[in-house]
Parts: sequence; structure tokens; C-alpha cells
Amino acid sequence: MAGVPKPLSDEEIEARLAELPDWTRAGDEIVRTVAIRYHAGVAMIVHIADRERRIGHHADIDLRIDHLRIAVTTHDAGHKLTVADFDLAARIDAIAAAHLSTPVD
Ligand SMILES: C[C@H](O)[C@H](O)[C@H]1CNC2=NC(N)=NC(=O)C2=N1
Repeated sequence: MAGVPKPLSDEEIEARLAELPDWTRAGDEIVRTVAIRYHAGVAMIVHIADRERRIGHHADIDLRIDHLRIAVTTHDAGHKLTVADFDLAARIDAIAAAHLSTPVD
């Protein structure tokens, strides 16, 4: 990996969040909650994990019976937000769009 990305400023974070309307800031994380049934959520997690493995950046994922909560921060940067987090969030949005356009029944 090409070093640890540096933490973004509050202004940079706000600008990047404006491009990701489904994400909100929660301290030093960005968070998205997806309404999805449990087993469909499992499939979405597998898809996300496969992408994460290839880019070397990982979300913190919490699956519940009817929703999935995804939080992203950069552990190697002292749990601060970096460009890597926004890159992963955009990739997760693309994966979520594919899964949510599929009937879950
Ligand atoms: C060595 C490996 O690339 C690092 O541990 C990566 C793995 N995935 C990661 N994921 C996240 N979210 N933050 C990190 O700092 C991080 N570091």
C-alpha cells in the first residue's frame, strides 16, 4: 500500500459528503444505513467484502434483521476520515444500488 492517507479537514469532508447524499458524518466516521432484508444483506456484505479485499480498505458493517449499517473510517490514520473512506463509500453505493434494484423475495 502506498502509505497512510492523511486526515481530511472538516471543509474537505463536507465537500466530499455533498457528493454522497446517502452518507452522514458521525464524528470521525461516515455512515450509511440501508433498509434490506437479512439474507439479502448477507449477499450485499459478501459483495462489499470482495471489493474491499481488492482495494485494501474495509468498512465496519452491522447487519440487523431489516437493515445494514455501514461505517467507514481509516484505522491506520488514527480513526480519522481520509480520501480512502470516500472512495470506499462511493464503491459501496454502487454495490448497494445493484442489490437494492433486485427483488428480495
Ligand atoms: C495493511 C492493510 O492494508 C491495512 O491494515 C488496511 C486494511 N483495511 C483498512 N480499512 C480501513 N477502514 N482502515 C484502515 O486503516 C485499513 N487499513
